[in-house]
This record gives sequence, C-alpha cells and structure tokens, in this order.
Amino acid sequence: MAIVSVSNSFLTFNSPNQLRFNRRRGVSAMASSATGVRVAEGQGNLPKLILTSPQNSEAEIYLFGGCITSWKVASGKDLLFVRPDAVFNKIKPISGGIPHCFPQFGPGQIQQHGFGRNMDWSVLDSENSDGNAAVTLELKDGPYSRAMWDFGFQALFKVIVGADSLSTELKITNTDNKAFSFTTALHTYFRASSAEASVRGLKGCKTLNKDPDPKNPIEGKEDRDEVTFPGFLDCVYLDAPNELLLDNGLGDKIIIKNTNWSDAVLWNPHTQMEACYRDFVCVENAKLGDVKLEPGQSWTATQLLSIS
Ligand SMILES: O=P(O)(O)OC[C@H]1O[C@@H](O)[C@H](O)[C@@H](O)[C@@H]1O
Repeated sequence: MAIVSVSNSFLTFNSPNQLRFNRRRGVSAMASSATGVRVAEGQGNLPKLILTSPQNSEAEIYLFGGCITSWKVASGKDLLFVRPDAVFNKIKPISGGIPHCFPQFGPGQIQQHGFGRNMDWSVLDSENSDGNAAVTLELKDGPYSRAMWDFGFQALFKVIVGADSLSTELKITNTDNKAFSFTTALHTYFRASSAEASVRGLKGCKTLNKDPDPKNPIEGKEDRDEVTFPGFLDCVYLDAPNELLLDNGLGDKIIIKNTNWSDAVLWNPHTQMEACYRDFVCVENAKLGDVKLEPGQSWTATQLLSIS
C-alpha cells in the first residue's frame, strides 16, 4: 500500500514508484507505479490521477472536486461525458464526469449541489485491490466549507477500476461535536445519444418531477419499463432499486448497481444546453432524504458501474 499526501498543491508519495507533483516542477512522471495509479497534469494545470487496470481500462480523477472525468473500458470507449462548457479553473465545478453533490443535493440553503465539487480533495491512499488500481480521496471541512456549513466532517471516496467496471465507495463521517444532516449524490454524466438512450428499472418508483419548478416538484409514479429522454427531463425517483440498466444509445448497456444510494435522478437539459444535450444523459445515484449523523457516526454508500 502506498500512502500519498497532498498539502498546498504538494503531492508526496512515500513509494518510490509513484509520481511526484510539486510547485516548482509541476507534475512529473517518475515511473509507472505498481498500483496502476499515477499523477498527471490535467486541463488548466490541475492535478489528476490516472488509474489503469491490467486490462487497460482507465479512469481519470481530478483532485479538484474529487471528480472522475473519464472512464474508458478495455475497448477504449469513454463511457463518461464532460460538457464542452466545462472549465478547469477552480472558479466553477467541473461540469461532467461524476461530480459530488455534498452536503446538499439542492435546491436548498447553500449553493446548488453543495461545495464538495468545488474543493480540493487529497489523496489518502493508493493501492492495488485484487489486481485493480484503487485510490482513496479525502475531503475535510475547512474555512471555505465552514463559511457555508459550520460542521466538521470527513468524506472518503474510494475508486477502483476493474476490467470493465468502475466502483466507488463514499463514506461521510461526522468529526464534529454536534450532529449534522446532509443529502448527497453522484451526479454522473454518461456519454449517450440522448434521443436513443433509455433507463430500465424505475417502474413503480414514486417520482418528483422538477419540471417546470424545481422548488415545487410534482409528485407522481413511474409506470414505464423504459424511461427515455425525449425532451427536457429533470426527475427524482424515490426509493429506486439497487440496480438500473442504462442503454446509452451508442451500443453500450451499463449496469448501475448501488448500496445505500436510495434514490435516483434523471436529467437532460435538452435545448437549455443546445451545444451538448444530444451527447449525454445524467443518471444519478442520490440520497435525498436527510441523513443525520451524530458525532463520530458514519454513512457509507457504494456504486458499481459495469458493462453488460
Ligand atoms: O450543476 P450541473 O452539473 O450543471 O447540473 C445541474 C442539474 O443537476 C441535476 O442533478 C438537477 O436535477 C438539475 O435540476 C440541475 O439543473
């Protein structure tokens, strides 16, 4: 196991096989690590991690936002999507991939989707898990988060790249001496042909349709076996099952399994994002009912994406 720490843009790896990042030299490759995890310079000179499986599946994760921006399966296809208007300047969150919504899905008291996707996560650990590259990122409260949400917390996000799978585990711990509540989501942008894409598994779920007014969603019940994206769609599915099937309309069927992500959200902005709405759909694993944690308590949820 190799421990990696980040402080003020300074990455230090205690394994000689790892890569090193420092202010003077930027990101420099020392060698490919035995774990299949390396550091590279991403867009906007932001550091990113590249995880490679022995079968050549690959994921990229930006430390800014702890955001997985790319998941290439062994065939070389990237199943995630980053919007063309995404910026990599830390002024806005990265629009695409798998951004974190934490500690609020929104809308609500603080900025839409919370601050987890606007902060630098650090690398706590990198390892080889049964032959697969794995990293654990950490986010803790700081002055930026405290100004919006005055609680001590730790978020750990473990990512493992398998042959044709991408698995994540999010663990939120209350490190404060008072209780807090949060909502959260993995706001996954999948590459897709939105006109051909569909999601199976949601039939029977209670729905909260955020169209036309996100603050006053309309309650309903999903009665379709296959939900499609014919136009603008912004809909919450409560108590969704722990397995969904996304047909991305591009020839891929993606199984989305989870534990503890009790809800799901489907979103496509349609002509509100004329430049790209045809090229992606969001299928989000979410926890939309308040999770209350007493001091020292934790909440954990897992997501497993794989191709069928
Ligand atoms: O913040 P982003 O990545 O542009 O996504 C915004 C959308 O995110 C979705 O999760 C919400 O359901 C939408 O209401 C919202 O408009």
